Amino acid sequence: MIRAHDLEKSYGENRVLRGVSFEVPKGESLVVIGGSGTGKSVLLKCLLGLERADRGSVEVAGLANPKPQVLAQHVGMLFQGAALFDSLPVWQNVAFRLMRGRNPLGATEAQALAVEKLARVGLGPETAMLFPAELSGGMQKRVGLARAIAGDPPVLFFDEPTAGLDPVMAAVINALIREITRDLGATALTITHDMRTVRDVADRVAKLHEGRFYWQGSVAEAFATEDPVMRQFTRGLTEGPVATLR
Ligand SMILES: Nc1ncnc2c1ncn2[C@@H]1O[C@H](COP(=O)(O)OP(=O)(O)OP(=O)(O)O)[C@@H](O)[C@H]1O
Repeated sequence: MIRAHDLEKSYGENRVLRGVSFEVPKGESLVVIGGSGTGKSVLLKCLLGLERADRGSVEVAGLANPKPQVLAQHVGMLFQGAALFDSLPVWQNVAFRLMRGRNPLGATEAQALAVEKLARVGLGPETAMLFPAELSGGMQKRVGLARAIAGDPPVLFFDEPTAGLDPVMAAVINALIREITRDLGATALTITHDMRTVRDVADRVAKLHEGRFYWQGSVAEAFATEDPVMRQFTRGLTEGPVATLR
């Protein structure tokens, strides 16, 4: 489960989060949408303990306001740029966390596990020995996904999973995210401004607007609602309640 209660976060005069409260029940996938600069990344950082909220509380995977190092043992995270270590071969990237900590896996076991997880995201065993620089952007995303699921975590976070991918690869990654999240029975939170990701991976949708969850509902409702802020966003309109610079 992922829960936030009354989260507030400001930078100087900039009140980014102004009381964000929500709950993602176990096994559900929530996609948080919002325009550039609305605070999606700040929200994610507060949930991951990478930023300290000024007010409010979070609970992730049964842990209240966890420290990032502790949380990392319980959640999987797919970063926007995949964030792989260039100096490590793919298999070590995938098994990175499992080779450290209290009960670290040995190299042989870790490599076997990495190969299994790579297969799950559609990459053959030959990929395991390659270095990140030898991979396309789409393959790097797949490796990032394999790393996120390496420890079979009960909670998964996805940060702009389709950023920088062509539409076909974006659809492939979205489909993998959906399948894998379901297979694991994981609770998932994704931040994006890609409406395709909303369609492909969400059970529920929340719109971050003016520092709060302005709107929440099902995918079907998100695309059908007559709410002017939602309509403007889901249809990508320049005209609407949210001012745009041109
Ligand atoms: N460390 C920081 N110091 C000061 N201001 C910050 C910091 N981090 C974020 N902000 C501000 O918080 C606001 C929200 O930023 P955030 O990166 O969360 O937006 P976003 O919704 O993720 O946008 P995008 O979709 O463009 O990535 C912005 O006004 C940004 O300038």
